[in-house]
Amino acid sequence: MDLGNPTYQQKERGPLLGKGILTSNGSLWAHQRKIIAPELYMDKVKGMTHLMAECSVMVVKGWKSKIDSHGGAADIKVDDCLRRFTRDVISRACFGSNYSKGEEIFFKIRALQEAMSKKVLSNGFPGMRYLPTKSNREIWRLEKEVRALILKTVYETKDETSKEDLLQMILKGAESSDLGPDATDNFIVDNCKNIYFAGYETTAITAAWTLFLLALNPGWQDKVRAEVVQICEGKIPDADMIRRMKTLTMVINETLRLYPPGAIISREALEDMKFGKLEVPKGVNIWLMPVTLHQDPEIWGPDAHKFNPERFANGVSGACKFPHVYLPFGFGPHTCLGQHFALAELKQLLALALSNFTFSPSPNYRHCPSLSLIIEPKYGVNLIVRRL
Ligand code: HEM
Repeated sequence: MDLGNPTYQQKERGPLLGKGILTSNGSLWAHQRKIIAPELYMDKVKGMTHLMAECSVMVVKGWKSKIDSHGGAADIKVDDCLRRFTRDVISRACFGSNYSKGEEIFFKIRALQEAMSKKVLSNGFPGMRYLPTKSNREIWRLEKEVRALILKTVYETKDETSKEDLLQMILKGAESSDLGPDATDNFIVDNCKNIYFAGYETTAITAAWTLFLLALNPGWQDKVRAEVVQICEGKIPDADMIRRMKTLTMVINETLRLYPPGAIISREALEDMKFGKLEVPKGVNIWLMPVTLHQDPEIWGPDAHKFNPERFANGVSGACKFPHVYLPFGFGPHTCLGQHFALAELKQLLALALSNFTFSPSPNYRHCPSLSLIIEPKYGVNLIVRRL
């Protein structure tokens, strides 16, 4: 099969993300998207609600025991727990019952990311990455271990027909496209890393900002809680209950407007082009910054900087003058493949959290949204959490 140029095999693969869906272009990207997209459609996500619920229950249990051991109210760095939660969800979704191996893999990917970010800071000389320096050797070792672990886990369970986890589905898609053994393995390894990067921190940080904004706006916190309690009637939310949580959806939309985790959306000009009055030569990257578009008073009105979920009462199209500039999940053919997954996960967790606890601001919180790969709270999100 022709994968275009560059092909999966020819193009050099970076250690962190390789040439997975997030980092590829043209026909190689289109091929990967075709295989991965159906696995994250709404009907597939509905089937994952139970695993999201199991992970949410674990967060609630953890917070309850912390609160009880602190005499009724605990100052909790919620983003740490939420990172554990989304890592757990994505491990279960990708690896099914082998999720504990998935967690091990993701710890190593995290270590690889840290090793690489140290290196980026320490030098940027061309060719340095090929020299056997201490940090390069660590990166190479981790890369090898991650690859071996992913492939071992995926192939070990390949013949168990009952397995329907995300990576098994991706493996089947890759195998049926005649990529050849090496390219199939690269496809699996790179996309496993890509899905982890795309889906883990973005969702955890969104959940943390949502709880933070609800802590600052107790009126909205009460409103969402009332909705959740009324819909769930004390049960763990299922896919249908989640779908009916309109106020919670408005709150999440507003959080993603004020704090979109994706700091930059970039597109490369594949040929010389004109963009309005701007000449854009082939090969140039254009960057869009959603956070500036999301807070422009010209587009959102004079309260553009304020938390006001009411603006989303009639959906995104009713919320502003130009709905297409609301870009928390990007736009066009590259739009986020995991948005249904992320929203289901967020609603599941937030619904359970709000029906068990109240959240208020902590004196230990320092407000410092900072720009790394995503926009994240530099000093974390501390909140005072009490049992209801
Ligand atoms: C609140 C959580 C999330 C946010 C805010 C978010 C945001 C984004 C953004 C801004 C993009 C770039 C879109 C573009 O270039 O137009 C993207 C791409 C992507 N996201 Fe997400 N994402 C989230 C969660 C997830 C999850 C949970 C997954 C997987 C389970 C995921 C998988 C992907 C993939 C595979 C792409 C690449 C799509 C492509 O290039 O074709 N995301 N996401």
